This record gives sequence, structure tokens and C-alpha cells, in this order.
Amino acid sequence: MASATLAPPAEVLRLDSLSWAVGAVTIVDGVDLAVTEGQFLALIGPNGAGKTSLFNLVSGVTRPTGGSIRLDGRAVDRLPPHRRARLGIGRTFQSSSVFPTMTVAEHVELAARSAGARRVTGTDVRGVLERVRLGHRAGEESGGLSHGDKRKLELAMLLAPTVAGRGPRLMLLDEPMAGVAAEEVGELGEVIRSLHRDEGRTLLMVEHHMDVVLDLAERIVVLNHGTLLADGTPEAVMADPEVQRAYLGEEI
Ligand SMILES: Nc1ncnc2c1ncn2[C@@H]1O[C@H](COP(=O)(O)OP(=O)(O)OP(=O)(O)O)[C@@H](O)[C@H]1O
Repeated sequence: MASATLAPPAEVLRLDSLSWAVGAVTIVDGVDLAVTEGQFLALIGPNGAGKTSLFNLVSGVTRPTGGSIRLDGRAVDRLPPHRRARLGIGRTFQSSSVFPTMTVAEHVELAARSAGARRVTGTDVRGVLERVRLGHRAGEESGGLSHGDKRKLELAMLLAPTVAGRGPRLMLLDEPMAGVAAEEVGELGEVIRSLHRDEGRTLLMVEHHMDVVLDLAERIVVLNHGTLLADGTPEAVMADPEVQRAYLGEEI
């Protein structure tokens, strides 16, 4: 049987020796990381390890003091956050970023327009909301949503550029389960899983809930004191004695 040669998946994100220092303190220290299209990575590490700082570097909130960041092969480390967002780096934040008096649908419409969509129909908006299981809340003010539903709305806003013909190339999720009630975690997890499994999105997620990490991620990267301590399958990483040592005294 003739074997077809499959092209390797494209590299979406590449960090080379990425560093960030504030004065004499190095917070992100020479991180090398390559993420290929369609991968779902969890970035974990003890408190203060540098996870949010790494997200800030990738999304453009801060500039690296060393190394480089490439998105789809293109150096982005000198671009401001809005240019990186335009190129497809989407990010959610630990604290919710929805406007209470705007409706759920208005958020998606606004996000689609700011991504360049000239015409945004109700069907477009409904389509995006259904992908995060929020179609039935379209007309409601966002202030009345539960934390879990606010998180889904933030995901919908990251997906809204698909209305303009371009979806996020890389989705950075910063503690999506923070503040979410226990009974909503399962459904939010399913929404996040579907972004990966059904849409083939590339996801990098910081999350402290290890059960969520183990349930969703196919690869785990561990950061400790700003350096990469481990990178591999959930099984391999969790069995790594160095990882267990880094978490000594913390729940893993
Ligand atoms: N702007 C800043 N100036 C100085 N130090 C900072 C700055 N931002 C972060 N740090 C320090 O860098 C370290 C890493 O912080 P960061 O928030 O990236 O860690 P983290 O892994 O996201 O932690 P957590 O899990 O608690 O959210 C911490 O010691 C923090 O105090």
C-alpha cells in the first residue's frame, strides 16, 4: 500500500529563550516552547512561577527583555497587543471583562466588528453564541449572567472574528475556572473541550484546578521560578519527581 506523506502540523507559536526581567529580578527565564496547530496545552506551576507573566509576554501586555516570540513563523514580540490580536492571539483574563449593561449578543457583535467584520447579522451572532452554548441568552444583559456564563461569553468574543473570516490562531485562557461555581465547571469544561476537539483550535490554558487540567489538556508544560521544568503528556508530567518536588507543600 502506498503511504501518503502527511505534512507535519504547522507551528503556531514558538518561544525561543523568552525572558522577562524587572530590574535585577528575572521573572521569565529563557523559556523555549513550540506549540503546533490544534494542540491543547495546559501551563501549570506553583504560585508566582511566572504563568501570567508569560501570557502577558505572548499577548503583548509586556515586552520581553530577551528572546523571541513567533506566531505562525512571524516575529511578533515588537507588536502592540491589538496588532497581535489582529494576527490571531486571543486572550481571556483571570477577572471577567464583560460590560454588565450590554447584552450578550452586543458583545459578540462588537467583537466581530472590531475584528473587521462590516456586516454582522443576527444569524452570525447566534452562530457564535451557540458554539459556546449561550444562544438562548443572546438578548439578556450580561450583568445578569453567572460567572460560568460570563466565561463562555468571553470565549464567544474570542471566536467572534470568525464572522470576519478569521478565527483565533491561538487562544490563551487565563484560569477560565476562577470564580466559577462548582456546578458550572463541567459544562464550561465541555465548551472549552469542543473548541479543541470540534473546531481544532490551538489552546494554551493556565489553570489551577488539576482535575480540569487532566481532563482537558493533551500536553502539560510546567513553569517553576520562570523556567520550564517539564513538558510532556499529562501522565509523564504528573509522574515527574521534579514536578512533585516543585509543588511540595501545595496541592497538585
Ligand atoms: N510588574 C511586575 N513587577 C515586578 N514583579 C512582578 C511583576 N509582575 C509579576 N511579578 C512577579 O513575578 C512573579 C511571577 O508572577 P506571575 O503572576 O506571572 O506568576 P503566576 O505563575 O501567574 O502566579 P499565580 O499562579 O499566583 O497567578 C511573582 O513573584 C510576581 O510577584
